[in-house]
Amino acid sequence: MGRKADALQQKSPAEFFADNRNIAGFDNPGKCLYTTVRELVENSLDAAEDAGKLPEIDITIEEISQKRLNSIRGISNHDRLDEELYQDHETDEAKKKRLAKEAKELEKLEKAMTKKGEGTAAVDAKRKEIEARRAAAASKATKTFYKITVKDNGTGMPHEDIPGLLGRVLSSTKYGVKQTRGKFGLGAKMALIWSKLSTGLPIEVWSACRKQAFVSYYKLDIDIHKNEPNIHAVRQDANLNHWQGSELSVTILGSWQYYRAKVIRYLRMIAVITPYAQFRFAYRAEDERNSVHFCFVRRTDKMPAPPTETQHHPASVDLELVKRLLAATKAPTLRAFLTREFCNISDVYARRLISEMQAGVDAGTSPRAVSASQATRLHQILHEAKFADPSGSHLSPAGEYNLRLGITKELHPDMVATYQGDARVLDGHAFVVEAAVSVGGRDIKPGINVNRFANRIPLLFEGGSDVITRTAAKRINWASYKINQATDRVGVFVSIVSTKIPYKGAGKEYISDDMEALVGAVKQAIMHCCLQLKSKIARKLVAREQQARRRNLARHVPDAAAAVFRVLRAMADDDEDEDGAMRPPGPKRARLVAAEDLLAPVRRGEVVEATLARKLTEHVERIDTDMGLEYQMQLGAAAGARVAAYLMPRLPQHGYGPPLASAACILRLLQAE
Ligand SMILES: Nc1ncnc2c1ncn2[C@@H]1O[C@H](COP(=O)(O)OP(=O)(O)OP(=O)(O)O)[C@@H](O)[C@H]1O
Repeated sequence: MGRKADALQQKSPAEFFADNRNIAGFDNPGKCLYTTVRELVENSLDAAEDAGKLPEIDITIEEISQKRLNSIRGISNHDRLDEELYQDHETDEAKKKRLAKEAKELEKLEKAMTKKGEGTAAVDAKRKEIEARRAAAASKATKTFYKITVKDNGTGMPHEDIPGLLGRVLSSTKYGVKQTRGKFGLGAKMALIWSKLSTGLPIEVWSACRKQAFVSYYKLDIDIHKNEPNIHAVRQDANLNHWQGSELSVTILGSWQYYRAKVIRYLRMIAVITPYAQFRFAYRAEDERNSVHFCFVRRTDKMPAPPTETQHHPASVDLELVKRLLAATKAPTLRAFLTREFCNISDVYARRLISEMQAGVDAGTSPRAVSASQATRLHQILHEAKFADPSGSHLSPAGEYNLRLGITKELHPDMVATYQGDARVLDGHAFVVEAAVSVGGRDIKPGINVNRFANRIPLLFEGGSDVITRTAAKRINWASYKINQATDRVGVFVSIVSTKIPYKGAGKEYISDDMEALVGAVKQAIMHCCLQLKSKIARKLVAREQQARRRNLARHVPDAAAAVFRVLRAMADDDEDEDGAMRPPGPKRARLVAAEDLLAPVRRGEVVEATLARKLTEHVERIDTDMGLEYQMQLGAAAGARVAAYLMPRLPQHGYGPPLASAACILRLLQAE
């Protein structure tokens, strides 16, 4: 008899996430490759920062063909017996049609090129495109697998905790109220689940904690049904090099071809937000010619102060959490419970809250003796009473210095402005928004290019719905900052850090746009950067106009000099009679008295056309410099282009004279107040 359709069933968390992989960013093979790299790299960064070390992270993706995977798994490779069974099989008819179509495409292009008299580069490009199309069609049927290995110099994992941490979905050391990249206890396990589903190969782990005499080695996978680790091999090897850190290696089905650009962009962006980390990346293809390796070099030793764990803010707790905290606390009394488990509750305030509860408890009541209804009342009072906002001192933003450095090192922009906002609060969790806006630079398209970061990880997907993208696109009047949002190459970098980032979904791909406090903070941060850029851009525009004007005037100098010289020459000739003697001045010539001084040198050959051209050029340049200086003076005084420098007068009688002006700057000494 078949099972009733609506019979009660239960799923383990591992089963749930195996069935709904897209929730965690494991949508298709390409995305799985990207998310696996991302999850492992973020764990490594968290671990290195936790250990207080400048992160050193090695990432390797090794291409493994189906054939090689089969031999790793001990499955023999089979030759095809029935070609027609396979997805990549092409009937003779279809093949004929395709070849004819391709030949036609090439012929058409060749004809067009010969007509234009151009070379064969475009034809070669087309030929390559056809070959790539064919290879892509073939690779749809022949799957490619990848061994992803990430090694770090982080805290390492205690030997006996490794199976639980990596083989049980929803297990983490990061569930506390602390700013960390990881939060859900899911990422590494999703990679493991995907490897189990796609290749069946277990994960391999090497790890050593500080001063540990051995290196732990585990080969494990996950029992998806039970949500339990399944250990294939375990041992402890001597730690001869005193190594500290972790190395995880997982083999999955993926698609480098389609997600190559995303993986590289991710690494580039993570290098921007963590310029104090070093990332070495290698892609090892089966065909060595397709291998890639590069390194994002560390640019600073200045690591942001590490985030610290804080207590729950009273406004952030739900009823279940209140009950859980009451059950788990070591505090002997309700008063101590409130002051220890929550931030911003002083001893006096705790007593006042307990009296206000009017629920048959007092300051000395044991938390374990608090009944369900008393806990409900406590939860109610915590949400009704006033509390100071969390300070944000436990957070660790990248810092304007790091942000600027990261952007400068990776993108080389023409100008960049940064800003870090004050801590604000969302649902009882403090958050800080920092931003940078750059103009120009390497590999930047015209328009507004938004780069999003949350708890110092880049977010590359679902940008359209994200608070940062939408704010940059809709809530900033770029033109008012002299930025042309269609043609200028603008980079917008916004980083949000918090003990709880309000991600939409466990894939940590975007932050929704419906939280007023967040929208306000993001908008303010971007606007602050734009304001700093505005005066720089205005100065640049003026300089550009000046240059154009100078170029325009200079273009006319030869013609003007020739024309003026012709007139002078004619006047000089006119003044002499046939014998070379001077004629008396007539009324017509009286009007040109200003030119009279020049006639004699012209006659003597001391002033020639080139002399006039040189003088005109000098004049154009002088006028231009004067105007530029005058503008800089006005701008300096009005728009804050001044830089304060403090000089001690040598003696009291040394005064502060008029400004010293040069073509490059104006130096004006002012008496400090
Ligand atoms: N490279 C590593 N070094 C040290 N500990 C690690 C490393 N990788 C994973 N861990 C430990 O394993 C735990 C589980 O990692 P996992 O990626 O599954 O979840 P998470 O990082 O806690 O959260 P999220 O799912 O949000 O990424 C981590 O909390 C951490 O304690």
